[in-house]
Amino acid sequence: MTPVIHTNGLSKRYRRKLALDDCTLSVPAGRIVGLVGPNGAGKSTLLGLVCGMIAPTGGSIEVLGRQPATSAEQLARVGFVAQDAPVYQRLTVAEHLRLGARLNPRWDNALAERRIRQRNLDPGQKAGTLSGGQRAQLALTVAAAKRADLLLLDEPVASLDPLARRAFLQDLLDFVDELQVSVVLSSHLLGDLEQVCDHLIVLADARVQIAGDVADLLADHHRITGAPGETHRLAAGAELIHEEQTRDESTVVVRAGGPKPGAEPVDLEDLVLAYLTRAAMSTAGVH
Ligand SMILES: Nc1ncnc2c1ncn2[C@@H]1O[C@H](COP(=O)(O)OP(=O)(O)OP(=O)(O)O)[C@@H](O)[C@H]1O
Repeated sequence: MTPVIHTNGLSKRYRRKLALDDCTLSVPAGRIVGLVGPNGAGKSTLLGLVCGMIAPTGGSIEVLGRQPATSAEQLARVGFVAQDAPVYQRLTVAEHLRLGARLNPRWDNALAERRIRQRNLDPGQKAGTLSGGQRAQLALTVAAAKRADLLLLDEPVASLDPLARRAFLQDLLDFVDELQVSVVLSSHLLGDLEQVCDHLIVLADARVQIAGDVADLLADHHRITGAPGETHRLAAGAELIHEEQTRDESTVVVRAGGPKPGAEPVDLEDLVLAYLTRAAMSTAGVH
């Protein structure tokens, strides 16, 4: 099956700033992908390259088997909700749907109207007066009704309170199930990603630190705790990702093919933090 995103040595340079460097990825269809990384890691740049708003300065990218944004058909297959769920302030909710219908050849008006009803959005209300959560719901509705095959969401829940966030993510899961769409979701909120994502891309310093299906990544990584020195012996043959030491205890996160003696499982948050810390220490020159 054609990967939804396939990149090879993909790079983007803005004048002197390398925002994405030598990024090689293959995202299978049907995944909900969590795209994580610190501020300035290159997440929005990668999403911009995927939807074709940004042109690469190196390497190659294919989205749904084609170059991004090279035809009207290709544009219709990718939905993008930019950071802070932008909406047209002066247009009402209903006018957003009418505009969506005019601009999108695959527009599903029944779906859009059903979602607006289910979310209790007032069709006559101007989008500029909606709450942050309602605005996010409207933006997601417009993106869903486009009936895209790939949906890109750039920090869609950043401004939402915990309850609104949970509702938004549940809603996302429901309609991904209904529409069989692939999703890439960028977020700093690891707990939220753990709730919905089955594929992970960790970016730091413009580079992919780790990427893959969450189940495989969790099976491949372990935590070993012991006396300083002992953990390294137990981890022999495995790739050391990160080590934390107190005076009498050391904890290492390792990547190893098979189980290691005394190893415990890691969760998604441990895994992401281990890679982000390793990248931050490498940038700071700490080894
Ligand atoms: N148009 C631009 N011109 C110059 N530099 C840019 C431009 N857009 C992004 N950058 C730089 O590229 C790097 C990556 O930015 P990007 O917005 O992709 O990061 P991000 O991971 O989405 O960050 P955040 O989590 O803060 O939104 C940053 O250093 C940023 O300052």
